Amino acid sequence: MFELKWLWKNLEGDRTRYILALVLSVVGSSLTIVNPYISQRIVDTFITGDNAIQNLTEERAFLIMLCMSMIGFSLLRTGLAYLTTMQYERSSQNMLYRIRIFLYNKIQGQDMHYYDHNRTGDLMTKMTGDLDMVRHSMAWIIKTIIESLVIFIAAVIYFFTIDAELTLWLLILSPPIFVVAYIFAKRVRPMYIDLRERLSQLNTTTQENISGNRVVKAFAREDYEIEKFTDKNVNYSKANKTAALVWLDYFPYLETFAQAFNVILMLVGGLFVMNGRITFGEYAAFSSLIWAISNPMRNIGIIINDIQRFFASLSKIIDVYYARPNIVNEHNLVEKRRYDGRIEFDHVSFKYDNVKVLDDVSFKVEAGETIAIMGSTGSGKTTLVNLIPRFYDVSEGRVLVDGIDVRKLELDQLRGNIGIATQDVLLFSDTIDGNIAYGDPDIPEEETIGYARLAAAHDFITKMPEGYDTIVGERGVGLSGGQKQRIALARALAVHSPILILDDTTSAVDLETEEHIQQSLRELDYSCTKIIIAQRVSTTAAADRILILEDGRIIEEGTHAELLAKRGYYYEVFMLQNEGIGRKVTTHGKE
Ligand SMILES: Nc1ncnc2c1ncn2[C@@H]1O[C@H](COP(=O)(O)OP(=O)(O)OP(=O)(O)O)[C@@H](O)[C@H]1O
Repeated sequence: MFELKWLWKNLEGDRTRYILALVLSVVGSSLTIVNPYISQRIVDTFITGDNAIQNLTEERAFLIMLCMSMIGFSLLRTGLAYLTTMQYERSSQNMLYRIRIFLYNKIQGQDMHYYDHNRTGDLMTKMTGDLDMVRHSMAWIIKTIIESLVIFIAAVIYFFTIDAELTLWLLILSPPIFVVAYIFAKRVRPMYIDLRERLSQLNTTTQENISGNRVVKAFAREDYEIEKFTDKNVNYSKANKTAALVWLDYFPYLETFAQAFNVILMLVGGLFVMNGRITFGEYAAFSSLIWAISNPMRNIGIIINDIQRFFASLSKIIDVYYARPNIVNEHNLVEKRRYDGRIEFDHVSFKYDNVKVLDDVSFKVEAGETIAIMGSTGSGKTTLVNLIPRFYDVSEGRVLVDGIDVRKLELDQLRGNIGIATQDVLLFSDTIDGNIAYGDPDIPEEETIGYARLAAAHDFITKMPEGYDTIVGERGVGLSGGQKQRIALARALAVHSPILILDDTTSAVDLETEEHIQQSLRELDYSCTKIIIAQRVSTTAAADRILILEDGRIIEEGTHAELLAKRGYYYEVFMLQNEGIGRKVTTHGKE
């Protein structure tokens, strides 16, 4: 079976330990029959046998030896059980550790398309609950199955050596039990797949609710969110109950069969003792080991439940394990090279799934030039810049950097040559200094401060309680929108890259701060091609060229003055933004 082969593959490094655990399980469980055998000897020789009294006085040493052996075997079994559990634990924990690292790297290596189609809560469930379920199965469920099976077989063999007919009488119950268990397993499997899906939905809702708590509070939608969560919680709980109740449908049959073992033993075994077919000691051996046959039957439902959960979780993990990104980062070791920063879009079209978002876009940017991109919301600006670092690949045409198709460039190197401040600012729970130096943790502190100054962030940072060492919360909690944007800008500048992409990076800062930032960008101490998405004419005016995007097509292109002269979209935006604003951008692009 593919899933089990996969597990075997991932046990590499711990296979010997795992096999040792399996062998110890088999040995330890086989020893279960030793004590009932010794009890049988004690009963037959010293309690009920014809010469019991005589034996008791004459063979006392043998009795003591039998008693000591019972104690010895019990201790041996305990020791073996300890060792076995240890081997199962260590091999499964090691396997879990390796798979978790692999999956984490796998998820890290996925492209944007993957993240667009996979919910964070679902991925988190796979990385935690599903992996734990698989480990638990490897350590406990497989152990339980093996031990139950071995004890069952050992008991049956032992019973056969005592009396085959009585054993067959007992085994008569096994086929109906297996039929009931099979029907149960078939019925419950889809339920566990559904249960797993509902757990993932519950986690997704919880995760979204926690990360979006500000929006929830802002719109006073706590009740709605609680309702949504309750709904998912009820769904999950219902699915759990349904699966448990299905088990209860079968439980009475299995329990009755399990109890029937004792009844058969009492009736048939009792009769055989009376007939003298078996001794009382042999009856005692049957009686003390009957659990070895009835317990596995009794537990078969629980084991099936766990196996179904195990396969439901395993298949989810295997999905991630084998997910292949379309945009692959080979992490090839290539000599670090600083690009010139020339960019060209050559008849580029792009679709998200089947929806065309960019349509035949062509333009060129020379090294060191500044290009501004403007356009109505949803016109495709972010999508366009996302094609340069290959967050997505074009559907048609080519994106070239320094004259080479980006699909032919080493991805790490390409991205290492691009500094980017995204529209949706994300800061990590770290110090401000750590956030600015995220792309290059080795930059000296003076440089971090220098970039913070350029991004107009230094002043507000120094006013914070611990300056650059202030820890910002998850996603930058504790900072204003404009402050976050400025730290994100400093982070993009700090990588010193020949291509800088700023996606609406100054939309939340005041005009004066923006002016400071514009000035800094013009005076950067390294050569750099800048692509700036902006909605404000004050941002775009000084660019070497401005592209206007509408429904994924470039509808206007030129300098500030040229576009104003065209009296098209740009001119309208210019007029709208300058009317009633105290500060004007002139038709020459200067204030
Ligand atoms: N990950 C995605 N999956 C599917 N469709 C998307 C995705 N991202 C964006 N879109 C769609 O693509 C179109 C262009 O989006 P894009 O973000 O590029 O526009 P934009 O011009 O940057 O908008 P804005 O100015 O609002 O940021 C929109 O219709 C949007 O709904």
